Amino acid sequence: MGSSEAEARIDLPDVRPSILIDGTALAAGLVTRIAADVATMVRTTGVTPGLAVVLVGRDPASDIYVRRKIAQTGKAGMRSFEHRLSEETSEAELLALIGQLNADDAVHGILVQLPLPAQIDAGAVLDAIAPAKDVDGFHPVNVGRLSTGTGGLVPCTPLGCMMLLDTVIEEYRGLKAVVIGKSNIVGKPVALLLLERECTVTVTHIATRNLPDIVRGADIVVAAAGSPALVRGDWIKPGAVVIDVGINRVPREDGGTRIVGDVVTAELGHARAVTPVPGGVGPMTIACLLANTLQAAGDLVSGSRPSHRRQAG
Ligand SMILES: Nc1nc(=O)c2c([nH]1)NC[C@@H]1CN(c3ccc(C(=O)N[C@@H](CCC(=O)O)C(=O)O)cc3)C=[N+]21
Ligand SMILES: [Mg+2]
Repeated sequence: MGSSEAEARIDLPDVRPSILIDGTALAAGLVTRIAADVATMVRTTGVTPGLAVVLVGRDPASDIYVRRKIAQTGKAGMRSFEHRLSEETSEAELLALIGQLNADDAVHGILVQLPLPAQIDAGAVLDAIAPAKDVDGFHPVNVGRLSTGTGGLVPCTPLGCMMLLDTVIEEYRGLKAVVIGKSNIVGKPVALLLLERECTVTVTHIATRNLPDIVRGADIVVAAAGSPALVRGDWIKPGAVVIDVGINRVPREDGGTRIVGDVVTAELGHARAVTPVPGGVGPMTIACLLANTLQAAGDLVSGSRPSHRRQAG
C-alpha cells in the first residue's frame, strides 16, 4: 500500500524554497495600526469602540478563543463586554441579550461564539444581530452585501486570508484559485472575495470528485476543509500560494494534543508561500475582528452607510 501510494506522487521540479507567511507578525502589525486609529477616534469623537463577546456553554476551545479575542481588544485600546451564559440558556434568553446589545450605544460590535448548544437555532440568533454591529459578517444583510460587492462587514477569517495573500500576490486578475470547503464562515465568503479580485474560482467540497487534480491546477489554494493533513505536496503546483485555514486538534505521542492544519506544510518546499498552523490564519482572524469592530464603530458614530473596506496594508 505504501509503495503504490508513493508511485502515485508526481515528481516535482526543484524550485526555490517556499516562504512561510508569518500570520502572527502580520496580525501584530495590524493590531498596532488599529490601536493608533482607535486612539484617534477616542481623541476626535470621544467614542471608544466596544466589542461584546457572547459565549454560551463551556466548550474549552471556545473558551481559549474568546479569552484571546478579549485580550487583543484591550491591546487595541477597545472596550470589551464579556457575556458568559450557561450551557442550558434558552434561545429566548439569548435573543433578549442580543436585543439589549443591539440597543446599547457603548457596543459597536457583537460576536456570538459558535457553535451554540443544540437547543438554540444559530440562524435565528445571527439574524437577530443588528447588521451594523455584526462584526462576524454572518448576518444575511452582510452576506448579501459581500455577494454584490457593496461594502458591509466581511467575515474575519476570509478577510485574514486575503491579507495573508496580499503579502505575496500583487495581481490576482486571472489567477486560478481553488477553495477547499464550502462553509458559510470560510469557504463561500473567501470564494467571493477572490472572485471580486477577478480570480477564476473553483469551490470544492466533500462530494467533489478528483479533488487532487483540481487543486493541481491552482495558483492559489485556500484549504478550509477541517481535515488534518488532507492536502499533500503532490497536490500543489510549483509556485502556488497556499493558505491553510484548518485548525485540527490531533493526539500527540505523549498523550497530549497538538494543532495541525489541513495541509502537510513539510511537503510544500516547491510552493511559493504557505501559511503555518498555528501562527497563520488564526491570529489574523482575531486581528480582523478588531478591524471590523473599528469599522463598525466608525460607521455607527458617523451615521454613514456601511463603508467599503480600505485596501489592506
Ligand atoms: N462567531 C464566531 N466567530 C469566529 O470567528 C469563530 C467562532 N465563532 N467559533 C470558533 C472559530 C475558531 N476561531 C479561531 C480564532 C482564532 C484562532 C487562533 O488564534 N489560532 C491560533 C492558535 C491555535 C491554538 O493553539 O489553539 C493559531 O492558529 O495560531 C483559531 C480559531 C474563530 N472562530
Ligand atoms: Mg493559524
